[in-house]
Amino acid sequence: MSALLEVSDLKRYFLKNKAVDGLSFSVKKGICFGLLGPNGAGKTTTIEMLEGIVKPTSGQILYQGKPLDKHIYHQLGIQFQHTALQDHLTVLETLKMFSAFYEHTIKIDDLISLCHLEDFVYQDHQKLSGGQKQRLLLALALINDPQLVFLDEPTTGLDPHSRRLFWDLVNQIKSQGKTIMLTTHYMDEAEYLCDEIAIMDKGKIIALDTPVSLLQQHFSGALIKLPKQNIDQHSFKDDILKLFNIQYVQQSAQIQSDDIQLSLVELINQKVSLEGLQVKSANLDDLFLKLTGHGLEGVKNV
Ligand SMILES: Nc1ncnc2c1ncn2[C@@H]1O[C@H](COP(=O)(O)OP(=O)(O)OP(=O)(O)O)[C@@H](O)[C@H]1O
Repeated sequence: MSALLEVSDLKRYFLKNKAVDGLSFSVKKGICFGLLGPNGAGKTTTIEMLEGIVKPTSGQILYQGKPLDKHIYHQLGIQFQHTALQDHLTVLETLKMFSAFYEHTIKIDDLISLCHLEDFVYQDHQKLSGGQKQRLLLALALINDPQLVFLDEPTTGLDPHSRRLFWDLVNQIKSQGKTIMLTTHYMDEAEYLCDEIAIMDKGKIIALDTPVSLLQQHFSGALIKLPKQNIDQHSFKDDILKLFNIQYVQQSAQIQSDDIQLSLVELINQKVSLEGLQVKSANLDDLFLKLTGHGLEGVKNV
């Protein structure tokens, strides 16, 4: 598969703030590539450089082997986190207005059906629910039949049902051969949608691969989770922490184990309470914590 987008040593500094600090990656045609990380990691600045909205401090971006120019921007589709739409227009009128901006467009009826807008096509766009609004914004991003579609945190604030609907829609668009560049701080979203991911933290990429490969590289076996207090209340807490190489994550104590049965027997032998015990496979949240030493949620609220 050929690379649609190639990025080398891309930087964007805002005075002393190294918002994006030397990113290199390529995005193959037809995949969903995810840029993940907590608030402030540099995701939006990165995609705004790829979209031509923000000028890089340095570095190179090639689209189909050529530097970005005005001609190429017409081939991109962008779903912004917030788009100011003209007031008092229905969904249909909004689609028609955006359609007039481009020479080559998808038929409006096809867009309505693809993005499931039928039920509210004559409704004022300001009266749409969060999920409906996101589907309209996606339709607007697809109006020029782009090869590469940027989705910047498209499901932030949506309820679980609307998120699922949106995910199905993204997969449908991908099955049409379009390439998708997604930013998110939801690791479950990335695991569900992305073929490849780059995890960003403080302006740098700290991991880059398929989700499955990344999890295989960093975890074997499974994670045993116990309430933190089970360890804190143990008379030999420090010995137990060292013996099992325990990592605290918010209110839980986590042990990575290649042999669950053996680890559980050892915990019982050491008289650690197993009340509230959970055994699970590692996911991208666990990976992020392992790589950075801090959880996504914790960072998000700083
Ligand atoms: N126009 C700007 N001027 C100054 N600093 C900026 C500007 N845009 C972004 N930054 C800073 O760059 C850093 C990265 O911000 P960015 O919005 O790219 O992160 P993000 O990962 O997209 O976060 P979020 O998930 O909140 O959108 C932050 O420290 C932010 O304050």
